[in-house]
Amino acid sequence: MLTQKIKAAIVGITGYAGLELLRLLYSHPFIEVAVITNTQPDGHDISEQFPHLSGMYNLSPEPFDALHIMQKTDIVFLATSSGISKDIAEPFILADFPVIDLSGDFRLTADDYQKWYHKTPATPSLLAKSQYSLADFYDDETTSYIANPGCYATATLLALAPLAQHHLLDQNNIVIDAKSGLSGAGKSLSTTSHFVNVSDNFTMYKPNSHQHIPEITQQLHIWQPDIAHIQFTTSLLPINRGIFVSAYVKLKEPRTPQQLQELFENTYADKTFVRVMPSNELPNIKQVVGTNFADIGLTYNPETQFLTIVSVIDNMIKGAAGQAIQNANHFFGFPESTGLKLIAQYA
Ligand SMILES: NC(=O)C1=CN([C@@H]2O[C@H](COP(=O)(O)OP(=O)(O)OC[C@H]3O[C@@H](n4cnc5c(N)ncnc54)[C@H](OP(=O)(O)O)[C@@H]3O)[C@@H](O)[C@H]2O)C=CC1
Ligand SMILES: CC(=O)N[C@@H](CCC(=O)OP(=O)(O)O)C(=O)O
Repeated sequence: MLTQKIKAAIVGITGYAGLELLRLLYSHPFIEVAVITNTQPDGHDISEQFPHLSGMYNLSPEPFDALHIMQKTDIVFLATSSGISKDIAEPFILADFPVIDLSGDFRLTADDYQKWYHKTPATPSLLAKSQYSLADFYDDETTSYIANPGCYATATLLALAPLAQHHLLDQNNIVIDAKSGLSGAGKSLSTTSHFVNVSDNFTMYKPNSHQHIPEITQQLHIWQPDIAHIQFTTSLLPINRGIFVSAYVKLKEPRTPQQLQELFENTYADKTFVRVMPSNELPNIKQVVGTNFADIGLTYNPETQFLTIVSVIDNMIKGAAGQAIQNANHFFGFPESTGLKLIAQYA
């Protein structure tokens, strides 16, 4: 039994993911938040800027200082915009200090990062120290730097894992139609994320150019080496939270709907946070919002021979802060559901 809690730092506390980490870690029995940082600390308690935190914490954002974080805490969550952690991670990596990076900076090869994020990548020696970790398939890590998966990538990979791991996907027929609530875009306002453009509307964006395409392809390729491409689009749902992924795939070898259902059920039988729906039932977003669950359902069309897989998650929890805590739980050897036993609000 731990006599003292693990101390955590959150960098990027003023963003949606940082605030979600702070909210979830409040209930974690073994991890407590000791340091929070933002770019413009004013010395005031965090609750002055975010009144929903009144009376919950006694913390003020500090300027980012890697040495201070390493002296005061045991793990750091980097909840920073893309393009930041690649520049601030070095001291942690050199000291082998535990990091869970929620951004996309350490998920890809240098070439892919440059191509899809249009930014200068971290140096190869730093990239080599990071480990991409889809938490439900956590492998005993050999590194302290964990690249937490992206939100769309999480929902998509969990939808395809049972098939790819058994080399069953027809590599030329993997079509993903993914939709996200607006909190996935972070707090910065843009024309496309303006209320008037999102409310009562539905828009596809970044067709064939979304930065999660290489992340998904890279992991699918590890599971099923002949996969090199996916067809992937993203759209904005006029809701705050939630991702709904529809995957349309063909199989290399015929399988009955019952065999497919069993394959999914067997793959996820011991995975706390992935729930497979009963045969021919498909999940909806509301059943997972506010939780760390990914709910998955499938339906097969014998005429077109397309299998449709629906996967839903809360982008802020399973797609970001919740999965980050799940990864931290694995890292420290806590039961993976510690601090994450959440039930959807539903109504
Ligand atoms: N929102 C989501 O659903 C998901 C987000 N993610 C990833 O998590 C990360 C955070 O996302 P999200 O919270 O939505 O983003 P936000 O835009 O809401 O917040 C970004 C945070 O990064 C901080 N930041 C920006 N520039 C710097 C800098 N130069 N140095 C230090 N901190 C900086 C901001 O601080 P300040 O306020 O002081 O500017 C802010 O706290 C991103 O990389 C995102 O891609 C991943 C999966 C899902
Ligand atoms: C709705 C919305 O805009 N979502 C964001 C998700 C961004 C994200 O999570 O970024 P990284 O994983 O690349 O860090 C997007 O589509 O770009």
